[in-house]
Amino acid sequence: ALTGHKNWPEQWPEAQPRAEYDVVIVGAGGHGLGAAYYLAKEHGITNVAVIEKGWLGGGNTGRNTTIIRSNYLYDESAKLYDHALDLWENLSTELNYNVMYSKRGVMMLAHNVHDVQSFQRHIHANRLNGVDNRWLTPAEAKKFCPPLNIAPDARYPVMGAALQQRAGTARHDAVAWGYARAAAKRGVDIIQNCPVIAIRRGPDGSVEGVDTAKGFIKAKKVAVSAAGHTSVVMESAGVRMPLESYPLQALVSEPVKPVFPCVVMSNTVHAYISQSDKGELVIGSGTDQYTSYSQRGGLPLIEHTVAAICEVFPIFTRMRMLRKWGGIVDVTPDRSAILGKTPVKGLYVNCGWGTGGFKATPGAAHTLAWTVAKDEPHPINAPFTLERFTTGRLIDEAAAAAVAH
Ligand SMILES: Cc1cc2nc3c(=O)[nH]c(=O)nc-3n(C[C@H](O)[C@H](O)[C@H](O)COP(=O)(O)OP(=O)(O)OC[C@H]3O[C@@H](n4cnc5c(N)ncnc54)[C@H](O)[C@@H]3O)c2cc1C
Ligand SMILES: CSCC(=O)[O-]
Repeated sequence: ALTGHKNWPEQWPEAQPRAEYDVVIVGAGGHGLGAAYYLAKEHGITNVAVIEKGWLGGGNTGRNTTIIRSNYLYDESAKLYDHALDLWENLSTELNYNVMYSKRGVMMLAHNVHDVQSFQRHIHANRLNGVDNRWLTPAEAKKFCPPLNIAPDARYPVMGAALQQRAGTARHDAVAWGYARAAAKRGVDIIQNCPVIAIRRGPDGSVEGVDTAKGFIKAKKVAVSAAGHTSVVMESAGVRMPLESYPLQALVSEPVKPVFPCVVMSNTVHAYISQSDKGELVIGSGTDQYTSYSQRGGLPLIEHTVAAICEVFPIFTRMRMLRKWGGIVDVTPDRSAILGKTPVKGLYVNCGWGTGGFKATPGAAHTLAWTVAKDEPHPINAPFTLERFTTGRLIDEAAAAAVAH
């Protein structure tokens, strides 16, 4: 039973591993915790353990810049990210935890003819898929976001913008905490500070369980949702993943009064910005350009980012930055996720979300749970196979990824 201070939100018990579970999920990020929740809630599978090497939510789920949108180009992507957006709408009620989902709008800036053509192609494709996205002139973009500099003599003048009004932000920690508490209430064990050292396979090649720092845990089904470390974990099962892991950094300013009403992103100047409910400017850009499992990146990238932000938003030139940090993003060749079965019986994988998997969290979790429960992908995640990198049926979303990586 969950206990705690009467005025304090209930948390989750500190579970210790049992000898065997029906399902083990590697990684207590939003995706892994959410998958455990939906396994219990929608499929009645509660003998589940989520194994986390650090603390739950301490990976990219707790380190991202919280942008949520679904304005991707391909039909498959629109279905996956809009499925997530549909689940975001009611997630606070579903989890009884305020995830602070805010539909403040996400505006993608165009600074050259290529940007204009690319974003207008996205807008037309989105409309065919029922995804809200519309074109704004520079003046309309400035009306929507007053701090925006639309001077024609700017280094990268704004030539227009694509606005997804339904898009926005959420409180990333609360997503992990909400899923963790709701999953634990349904009987899921969340085991923290317990790295999975290897996935163990039996004589017939199928999954037998996982070797962890706290011993072997038997399970016929193992789902890996380890983000930047997926390639390492999957290699222990003899599965080579088409992933590269990079540091992706973010930074926040000192808090100020509400001044920035939406989210603005720019592929060309490689920066994006929003303002948290506490008042900090939340800023990010592209990945460092070297592969690494480090959760920190280089200062040159931060210098480039703040220069880009000051160019597009001169009002922020004298803001002081409080802190910067990084996470490890797992990037596929086509910048789309891998979510489904693997060549190993009983082994499932959810990865490759790169710089953009926070927005997908409820949709990725929901379809991963479906895939594990039914041993078949949901129609929505069916196209996101590992095999597409041998068949060539790629889902190239590099443009929609909206940051350089
Ligand atoms: C700085 C930054 C900004 C970002 N901004 C955005 C954004 O604005 N919008 C957006 O959509 N996406 C964004 N992303 C990407 C997004 O954060 C991720 O794609 C998403 O959170 C991945 O969720 P997850 O649950 O798979 O990963 P994580 O939250 O990283 O969870 C994976 C977990 O697996 C654990 N793990 C790893 N190896 C092992 C092991 N061997 N044993 C046990 N546990 C293990 C890790 O400790 C981690 O807790 C950003 C990422 C970063 C780093
Ligand atoms: C880190 S980029 C954020 C996004 O993908 O919208």
